[in-house]
Amino acid sequence: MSAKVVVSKRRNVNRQAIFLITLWPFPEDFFLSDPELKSKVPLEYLSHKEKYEEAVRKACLLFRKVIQLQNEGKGGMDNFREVLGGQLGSAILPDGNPITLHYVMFIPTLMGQGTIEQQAEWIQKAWNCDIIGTYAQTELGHGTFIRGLETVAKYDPKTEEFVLHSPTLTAYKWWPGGLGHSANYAVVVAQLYTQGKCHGIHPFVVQLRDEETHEPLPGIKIGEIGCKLGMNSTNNGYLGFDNVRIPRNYMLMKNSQVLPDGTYVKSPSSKLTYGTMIFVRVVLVQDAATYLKKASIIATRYSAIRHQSQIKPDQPEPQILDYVTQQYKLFPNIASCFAFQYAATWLWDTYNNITEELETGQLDNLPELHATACVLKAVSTADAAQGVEMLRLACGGHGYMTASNLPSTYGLVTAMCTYEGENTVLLLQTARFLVKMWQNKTNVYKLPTMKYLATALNRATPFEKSVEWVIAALQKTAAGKIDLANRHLNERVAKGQSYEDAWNNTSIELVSAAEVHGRTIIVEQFYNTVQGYKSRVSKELGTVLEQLLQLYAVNAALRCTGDFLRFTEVLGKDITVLQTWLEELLSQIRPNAVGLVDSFDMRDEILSSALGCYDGNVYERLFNEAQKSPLNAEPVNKSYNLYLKPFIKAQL
Ligand SMILES: CCCCCCC/C=C/C(=O)SCCNC(=O)CCNC(=O)[C@H](O)C(C)(C)COP(=O)(O)OP(=O)(O)OC[C@H]1O[C@@H](n2cnc3c(N)ncnc32)[C@H](O)[C@@H]1OP(=O)(O)O
Ligand SMILES: Cc1cc2nc3c(=O)[nH]c(=O)nc-3n(C[C@H](O)[C@H](O)[C@H](O)COP(=O)(O)OP(=O)(O)OC[C@H]3O[C@@H](n4cnc5c(N)ncnc54)[C@H](O)[C@@H]3O)c2cc1C
Repeated sequence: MSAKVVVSKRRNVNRQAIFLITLWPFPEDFFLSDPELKSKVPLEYLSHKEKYEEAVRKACLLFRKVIQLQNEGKGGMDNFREVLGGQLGSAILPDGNPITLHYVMFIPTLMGQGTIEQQAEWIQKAWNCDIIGTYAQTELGHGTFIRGLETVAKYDPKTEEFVLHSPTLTAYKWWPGGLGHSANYAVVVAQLYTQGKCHGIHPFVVQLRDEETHEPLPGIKIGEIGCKLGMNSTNNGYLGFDNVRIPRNYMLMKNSQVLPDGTYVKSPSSKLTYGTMIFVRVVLVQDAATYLKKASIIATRYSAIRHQSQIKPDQPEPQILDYVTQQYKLFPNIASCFAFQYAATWLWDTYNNITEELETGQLDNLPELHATACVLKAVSTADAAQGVEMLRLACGGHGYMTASNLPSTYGLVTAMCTYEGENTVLLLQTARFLVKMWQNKTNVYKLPTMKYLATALNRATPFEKSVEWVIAALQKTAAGKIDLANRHLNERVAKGQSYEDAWNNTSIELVSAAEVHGRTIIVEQFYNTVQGYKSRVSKELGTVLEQLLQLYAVNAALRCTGDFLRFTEVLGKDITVLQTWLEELLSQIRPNAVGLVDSFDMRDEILSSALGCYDGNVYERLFNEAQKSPLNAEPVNKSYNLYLKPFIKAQL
């Protein structure tokens, strides 16, 4: 990954706003210049079935090109990351990629849960796309509570096979991407039974369709789940088993095993089964940043083009970018793009370091990684979804146009709040670990993301207008909220509630405490990154990065004013200082706003937006897009003579 310097020479930027961002040396042109990767007809005018068929066509061409690059020695995983991610991937397949799960979950699960022998058996086939897989865990009746999954895999020692069965309709797998008509294999998560005992959920490789004809195999009931809010070409499917037999070695046995005679060999930790979910949650923080960048570029450029109303009666209509309320909608989201990008980079490095430890059997850091992946996925996706919607609203009616690409971007980003662990559920997972650390602080100083819990509660944090104060105040607030929630837990238990009931009755506080903890991590990573850059970039860039950091921090503080007043020494007058600080920052960032979003370096073909185009010709593009509506192919639609005319005549 080589750093590239992107120079944006827009007029209203301090001459050169040089934003040092690390760009993958990724050959975008190789994909974007391929006419076969462009749709002849805008997707919004295709049927549900046509959308899927067009997506499969493009997805196959896309991955064929990636494999070609790989065979030519021009990049590897980075290229897959680009075509699967929220930038190029969602530009070429805005309604979702029906093969994503093959790369994002099927192959990673084979690698993470398969023995060396199983990896040798399956991974080359998967990389060659001799087989196409998905990850089938969620069922019609269960998504969150995976210990409650109903699909069963019963071991038959006589034939050394597992028999997979869906005992109820709610046991049908429901949601897996690509499952409907694309994948011919799946990792299926099922309750393992052997020698009459249930050993909980385990991953199994199951062939779903004939590798030649693609016909569903005997005992496999499979199809697509239907239209959704968005991602309608992801081919999310359903899957039911009617006593389907698979060989014993189709159980992925890296962590636990079933021997030929049916003996069950326990995993060193049941948590290792959950590994794939951590990986995707880590990846999703980057995608949250990417989707928010896309919407920020569109809305900020449009706000520089759109003139509306008057600030002063005797002056021409200003750019809407000059309204402070518009700046308040745009600029904190731009700052969040940087915050989530830096958090994603740090989390990715942390994940890779701890995954290497797991390979050596060292599990110590897994709980903190799980808790951190949960909270950063939850906070970044929720903020990104809220931010994209805010940016759409900031564009008025034209933000509601499909041609703006904001509705589609919202459909993609909001789904992230649900999949890979619904956000509330994940925040509660983080709260579970925070409370555990709070109740036994002896080792908390060993945890990079939580060591502040050891001292924050009793540390004086007199107000000052600085990012350092915001971080200290967030830490003190998080510690205060965890402490209070823990006390309420204990009070409820003391009054006779079970711990589980006490936990449920305290869960609103617990979710809130986890969220503040997450924001603490994000601000701190942003701060550390900017400190690291300052000595390496121009004075102008350092100033702009500092402004963005301050804006992100003060906005995070203003979201917490109630809790700051409860848990820190801050006073009402200090909140007024924060508000004024925010307004000063909006004004300071205004001259660089367009340069900042230009630094995200997303081409028009990636933005796919009539509002976000680099040349600013918004109105011509909107009008040209309207001509693509099939309704405009003829001046009078047939419904006039069929329905409207008779209706009108009947009223006369
Ligand atoms: C380009 C990107 C495209 C992405 C496309 C993605 C498409 C979407 C795919 C999917 O959605 S796949 C399905 C995702 N489903 C989920 O994430 C399910 C969410 N639910 C869970 O993870 C678990 O049910 C739970 C909520 C964590 C509860 O787990 P459990 O029932 O086991 O109970 P607990 O007692 O809470 O946990 C037990 C123990 O295990 C630890 N733990 C839980 N999860 C993990 C994990 N992933 N990794 C490590 N450890 C984990 C938990 O902390 C507990 O530990 P202790 O406190 O007992 O020590
Ligand atoms: C676009 C998309 C793609 C997906 N792709 C896949 C895939 O490829 N493979 C796959 O296996 N799954 C996939 N999923 C399924 C996804 O993982 C589940 O939707 C998710 O785990 C939530 O489970 P659920 O939908 O059953 O909601 P439930 O678990 O029923 O939860 C519903 C609501 O109940 C509340 N709730 C549930 N449990 C708790 C709790 N413990 N505490 C507090 N509140 C709670 C929350 O408000 C939650 O939103 C996908 C989902 C979507 C939307």
